[in-house]
Amino acid sequence: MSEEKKDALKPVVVCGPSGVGKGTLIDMLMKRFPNEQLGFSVSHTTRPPREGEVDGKHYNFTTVEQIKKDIDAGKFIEYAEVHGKYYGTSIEAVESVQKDGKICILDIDVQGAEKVKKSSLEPIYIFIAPPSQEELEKRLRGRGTETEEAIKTRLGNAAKELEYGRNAGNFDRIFVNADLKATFEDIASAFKEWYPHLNEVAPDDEEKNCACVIS
Ligand SMILES: Nc1ncnc2c1ncn2[C@@H]1O[C@H](COP(=O)(O)OP(=O)(O)OP(=O)(O)O)[C@@H](O)[C@H]1O
Repeated sequence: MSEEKKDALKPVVVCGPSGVGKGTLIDMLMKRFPNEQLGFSVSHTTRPPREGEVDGKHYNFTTVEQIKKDIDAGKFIEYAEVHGKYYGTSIEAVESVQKDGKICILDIDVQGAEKVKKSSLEPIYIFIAPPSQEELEKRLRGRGTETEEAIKTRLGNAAKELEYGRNAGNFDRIFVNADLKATFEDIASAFKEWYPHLNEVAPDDEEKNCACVIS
């Protein structure tokens, strides 16, 4: 891929504490810039494929031996071992989205972002911050997906993550997600500035098409 094309399609690392609204904002971006202009990388896993799952599409299926080798060789941006099965995102998987002409969105934590910095990827780094710790706690509780213990762990991690996020130079842009609609419009404007080629759906059509997006 030419340097020019690579630059025009830099991946975007979206970072921020759990519950701050990353997933919500990414969903909204996908609707504003539709038709696979933005994409996600295909994760690797060592668990066996389920019926209908296609290698390279749903997951890149691999073995424990191979993934361990690849992790040691620094080929992974992030990985986790869950009940003896590995899951992870490889640098190559992200680059392959870029090669397909899409902007790859990486929703990762601070540790993941630090790893990306050591890799050959040259993404745009954005950090989503909550307006306050209290509001973050409210959102995490309001989502109703976590146990009390998980909420406490996430809030504990959030303090460190926020410190890292606010540190000058760690991110290209910081967005404080107070009002969801306003934050989203700020991010969408930044995308248009970074990627002038993107085709967007008018906000009115977006709301007509998907009343579910904006709560
Ligand atoms: N600006 C906002 N104002 C109020 N609520 C919001 C705002 N942004 C997001 N939310 C709500 O906060 C909750 C957490 O958002 P979301 O799941 O997108 O967070 P996340 O950063 O992706 O979390 P995780 O990293 O745990 O996946 C959701 O219920 C979402 O609807």
